[in-house]
Amino acid sequence: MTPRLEPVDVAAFAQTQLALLAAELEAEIAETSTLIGSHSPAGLQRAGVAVTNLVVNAQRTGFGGKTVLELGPDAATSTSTSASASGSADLPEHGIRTGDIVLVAEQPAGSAKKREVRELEKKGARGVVTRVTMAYIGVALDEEREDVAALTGRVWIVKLADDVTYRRMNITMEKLQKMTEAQQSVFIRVLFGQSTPSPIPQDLSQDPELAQIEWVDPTLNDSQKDAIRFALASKEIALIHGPPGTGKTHTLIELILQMLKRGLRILVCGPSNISVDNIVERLAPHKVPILRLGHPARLLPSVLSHSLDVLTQTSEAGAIVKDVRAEMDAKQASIRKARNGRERRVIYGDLKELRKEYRERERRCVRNLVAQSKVVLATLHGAGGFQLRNEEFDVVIIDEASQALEAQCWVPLLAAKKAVCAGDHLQLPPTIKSLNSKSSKPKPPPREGGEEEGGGKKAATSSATLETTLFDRLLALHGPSIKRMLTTQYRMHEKIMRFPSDELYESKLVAAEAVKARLLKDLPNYEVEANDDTTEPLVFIDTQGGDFPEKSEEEDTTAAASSNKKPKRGLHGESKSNEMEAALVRQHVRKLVQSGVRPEDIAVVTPYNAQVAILAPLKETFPGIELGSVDGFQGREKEAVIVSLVRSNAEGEVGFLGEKRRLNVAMTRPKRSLTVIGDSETVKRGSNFLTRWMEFLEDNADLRYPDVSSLTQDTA
Ligand SMILES: Nc1ncnc2c1ncn2[C@@H]1O[C@H](COP(=O)(O)OP(=O)(O)OP(=O)(O)O)[C@@H](O)[C@H]1O
Repeated sequence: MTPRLEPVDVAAFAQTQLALLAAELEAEIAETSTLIGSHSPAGLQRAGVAVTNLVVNAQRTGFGGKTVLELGPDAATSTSTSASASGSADLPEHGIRTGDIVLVAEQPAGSAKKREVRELEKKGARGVVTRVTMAYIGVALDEEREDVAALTGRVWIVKLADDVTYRRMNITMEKLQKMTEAQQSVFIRVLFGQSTPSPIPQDLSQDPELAQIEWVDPTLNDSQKDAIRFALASKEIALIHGPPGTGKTHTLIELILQMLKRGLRILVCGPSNISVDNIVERLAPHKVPILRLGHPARLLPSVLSHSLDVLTQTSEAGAIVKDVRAEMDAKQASIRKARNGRERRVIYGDLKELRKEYRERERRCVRNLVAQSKVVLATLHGAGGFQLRNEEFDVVIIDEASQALEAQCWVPLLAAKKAVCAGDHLQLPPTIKSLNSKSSKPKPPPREGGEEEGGGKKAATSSATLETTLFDRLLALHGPSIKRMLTTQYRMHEKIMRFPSDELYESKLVAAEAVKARLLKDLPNYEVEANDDTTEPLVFIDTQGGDFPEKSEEEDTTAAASSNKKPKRGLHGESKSNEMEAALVRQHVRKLVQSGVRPEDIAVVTPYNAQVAILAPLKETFPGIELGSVDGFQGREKEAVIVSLVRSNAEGEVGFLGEKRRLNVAMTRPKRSLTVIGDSETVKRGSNFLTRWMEFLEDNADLRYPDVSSLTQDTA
């Protein structure tokens, strides 16, 4: 029987969360400061956190009346090769994305290296990236800093820690903390274990009302139907546990439609824009009126027509907002023509007044739209915006709940009477920076929550780490009776599914008929030769024997120091790589492609960023192939996946490979072919789970021992 946790005091919980969030933000800020303080602007650009040599092309009024700058490449510095067909220059490769919090400032001279973030902030203005195109980056400036719009010279933007998300979480936790007992709803009491969830009948298929459900999609499988009945019947909380490929989102769509039929008002959230848009796209064909909150620039184009911004502009009330917007745009444009500081100040004064007016009108318009909506969708922290202030929902549905911080989930949950959370706590939780920042020395696996490693102790204090998600905590609090698991998976060949199912999902997963025997050679849209690589779903290339040693980035640092170069902490931290193993990866990819498999149907994943970097040239040789970290590939799938485990050392150290949730993600991405490349001798020693995995592969996979001499050509 699962041990249950004691009830949690709401105020104490909130207080702990506030402290943990503060530490997390501090870690993020420290990481940013170190990076900015120790690299040149050009170096930061290479690291993907800055874009240099920009000029302000234009400025206009954006959502919320904010000033939006359009930053394009400075013609004086852009090379002719980067000029696009239209004659205007393209931006260089960069890592700035919509939604990033950035600083826009006059560009410091390349030589002035040592920089304090605080000083930079004094000189520039903070903002949110609202749009990224080939030609320009749009940044909506924080209020009261429109004077930066007078930036006439060369500017750069640099990514800062995202404190906006933290602010929303803080506000939410402060609300929880201040709540008196009388203010705590039954829902809140249940979520903190002070009440037990209201009982519901064991067998819901016998329930007179729920037995009669008219399914919008009658092809749902039994575990999906059961999960939906359960989520409809539960009074306070229901968890839908969706292992890889089991149709979690598919199930949520039907659940939303069923709830709508029952007249319920629903708020649907997920941790990322993409998770929310995924639901909007799949709900839209059902012609239900939906409202998507969030900045239009961050939404998928197909979702835009449901966005609040667009609806505001197209609705009747929106017309009044438009007038003020035009007036503001004209003012913005006139700033550049102002002859002196005094004239500019007058314009800023006018703009401030107009902005107030604009906001007032926009808010009224938004309130009306929101009040009329039966299904509202937003990211978790987006649910904390002014648009939903004082709005109540019958149900809050959270998708990918196991990938969100609990404090983030509470942003929408404060508006709820009941919650349905979908996720898989056996895949990776959200990334926590404060876990790793205390020491720069390698540690036991940072996320190990299981029985095997030194990190296992953490479970005892799990109620006080950010890493414990709401999903985990509720399961520990109330046990499995508050959850239903989806058990038919529609992704993997049966043989690929077997190990994760047996180890992590109580052997309950069943491969759907359509997928259980699919092989690469049967790919439907093109011809693939039948050979050893395309008829075998599970291949293990075992590099044991010591010929494939790992390398850590720290060794590079030492090399740099001895050659009198300034030692620098690698941009991949203490990451590991393995050259010889990379050569095996290349060899295997080549064989697959020679058999006819298209590169776009192949992905290479590895836990280590340094290994991703070594493998990067693969993308030039095989355009279309996907290459990335395991963590970044969560939620994705491919026909063929090659997993490079990297670790190979005499000590049997496996680092964060010891985290079974990470391995679970790695091994459950493929549909038809999984190739694992690694040193079984090293990996086996990492944990009981790893020992069992290696043994499973030895017994069940097509086992291959590589010939080192065959690699000379690939390592060259
Ligand atoms: N009842 C069903 N019958 C047939 N196919 C289904 C069924 N349920 C889901 N699928 C298919 O399974 C695939 C995965 O579904 P979906 O995208 O909803 O999964 P998910 O669980 O949200 O994904 P992930 O594993 O990435 O979390 C989709 O191609 C979907 O069409």
